[in-house]
Amino acid sequence: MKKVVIKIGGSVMEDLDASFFTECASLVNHGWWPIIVHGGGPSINRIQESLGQAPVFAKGLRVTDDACLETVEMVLGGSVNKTLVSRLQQAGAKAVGISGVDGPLLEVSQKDPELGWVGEVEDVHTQLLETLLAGGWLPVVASLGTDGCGHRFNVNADTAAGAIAGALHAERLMLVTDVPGVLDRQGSLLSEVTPGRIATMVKDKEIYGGMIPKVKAALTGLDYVQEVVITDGRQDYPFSRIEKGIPGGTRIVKEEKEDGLISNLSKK
Ligand SMILES: Nc1ncnc2c1ncn2[C@@H]1O[C@H](COP(=O)(O)OP(=O)(O)O)[C@@H](O)[C@H]1O
Ligand SMILES: CC(=O)N[C@@H](CCC(=O)OP(=O)(O)O)C(=O)O
Repeated sequence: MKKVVIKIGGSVMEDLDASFFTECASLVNHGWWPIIVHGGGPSINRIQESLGQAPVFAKGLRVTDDACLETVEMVLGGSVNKTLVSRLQQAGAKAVGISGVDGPLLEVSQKDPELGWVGEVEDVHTQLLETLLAGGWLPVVASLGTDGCGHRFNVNADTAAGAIAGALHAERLMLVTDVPGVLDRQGSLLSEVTPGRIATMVKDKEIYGGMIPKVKAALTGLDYVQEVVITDGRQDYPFSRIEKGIPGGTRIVKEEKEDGLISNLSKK
């Protein structure tokens, strides 16, 4: 069985219709083991605001003090995780919700004291995921981590998904979001981007905000994952479109592949 890590962004979560979850659930019948990793930034903002906590971000990451960590755990590990698990169960999957703290799956260290309880992934222990997959379960992972000394951390969900996909040597990492993929300044979809193009686009601020951790996660995964795709979860059937080779989303490809394989092929 091939492994596909599917990261569901908070931006698009509430707009995904039942067919998205039916497709996730049916991947097992087509030789794929799906592993869902999810964020939930907008839901955390909403609950923080309702509790009188102002969401604060630095370098694109949520500044996470004690009170904020409690909210993040409650939202990501609680309502968001359970909503996704039950939607997948309704679609026929044997979904089970965990967080990176369980196992522990995600071993982290503090990224930067100024960010508080924000974790940087140090290690991914895949045993729990492998056990669940072998038992026919569909794991749904909330992006939390632990340092193994009793401290729990908030982890960016794109980063968590990239690290998990890399550690599992997954065939595919799909970052599902609210845009068709990486767009250029004119708003046109780029069907492929290389690390070099990404670096230029970030420098020129053509890639900004929430797309930055996504492309970084894609680049992290690229050494171990065969294919990384950023795609819109609201399009019809994002998985089967890609499976059938129908262009959908943006593929992140290594420079060598583009310079070597693709140009060689185009010469034939
Ligand atoms: N070059 C780009 N192409 C597409 N989207 C981009 C680009 N640069 C920045 N973005 C922004 O990134 C957003 C997706 O990131 P984010 O809101 O964090 O989503 P998610 O919750 O799915 O992780 C898009 O909605 C868009 O506003
Ligand atoms: C450290 C950090 O910023 N963590 C993120 C975790 C959730 C996330 O990444 O959600 P999206 O996928 O919806 O962006 C946060 O607190 O918003």
